[in-house]
Amino acid sequence: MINKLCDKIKKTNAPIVVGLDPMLSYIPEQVQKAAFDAYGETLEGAAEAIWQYNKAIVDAVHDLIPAVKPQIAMYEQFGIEGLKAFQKTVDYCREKDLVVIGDVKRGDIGSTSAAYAVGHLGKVQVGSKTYSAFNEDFATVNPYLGTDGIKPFVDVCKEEKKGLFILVKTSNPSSGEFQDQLIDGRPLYEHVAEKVAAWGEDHMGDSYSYIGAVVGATYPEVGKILRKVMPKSFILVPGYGAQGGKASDLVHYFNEDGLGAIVNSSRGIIAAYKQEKYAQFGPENFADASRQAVLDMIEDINGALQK
Ligand SMILES: O=C(O)c1cc(=O)[nH]c(=O)n1[C@@H]1O[C@H](COP(=O)(O)O)[C@@H](O)[C@H]1O
Repeated sequence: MINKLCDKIKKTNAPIVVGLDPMLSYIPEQVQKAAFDAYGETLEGAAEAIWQYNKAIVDAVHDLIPAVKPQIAMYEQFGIEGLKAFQKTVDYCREKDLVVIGDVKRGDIGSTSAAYAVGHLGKVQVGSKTYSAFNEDFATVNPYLGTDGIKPFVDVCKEEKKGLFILVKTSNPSSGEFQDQLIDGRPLYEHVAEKVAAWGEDHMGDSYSYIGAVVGATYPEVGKILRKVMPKSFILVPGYGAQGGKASDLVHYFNEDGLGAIVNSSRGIIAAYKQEKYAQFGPENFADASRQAVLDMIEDINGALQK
């Protein structure tokens, strides 16, 4: 999958990922109304609205991008119906040949991590049969429980040729509370980054490891340092756009081969029609607004990389 991700980035010339984080408040009235007319103002109605919204956006942007990142919390808040919409979204994006990064941020003790890994990336055994339940290509993982929480994910990834993005330095304002604490004179995120590089060494693709890292766009100085600590790890970079990360800040997250990082934008793309810049599209053409926002994001990032 890491090779597919690299190939797709080269083909699309777009080192970006569209975050499918569908809040009901982003979904245009007409999409909500159609879903509520069919299923009522119920969890099922909400899930239908999410699914129709995602499908329209994916249809509008899939040829421009290598990957999507559905964030499971946005679906899980609607219970089982929401999770069904998550599954439908994952399946649809895979049909469209997009790489799917399941933003599930899991991490637990060994046996529990193994179950999460099987459910999201692997195959679960039922009697004599096996099933891929959610079947994403990558998952985001929290490394705070240490090697025995991560190893079951790495084992499943090796079997399935799938990958991880492990939280190293997150984009949120208080990420430094723990992640920046100095241990032996170096911030905790550097220690975690060294582990990510080591975990990745025995699961390599052609040029990059299947074991990547998450480093927020909002801490560009940290990104510059961590790029060197994990030269073979792909970096998933959230925080561009809505959280304030700028393209010019992201140049050092990339390697000299032009690869090594993939920049996420969620609200900035899926709710583009709500921005003044894209107001001319109107809520009825929300998916066209998303397409234009993707084109603008690609131009912005590639422009910064070429400078
Ligand atoms: O793992 C992530 O994707 C993630 C890590 C991080 O440090 N910061 C962060 O914002 N994210 C996710 O990236 C997305 C950011 O969304 P926008 O701010 O709307 O672009 C959300 O799905 C977050 O959960």
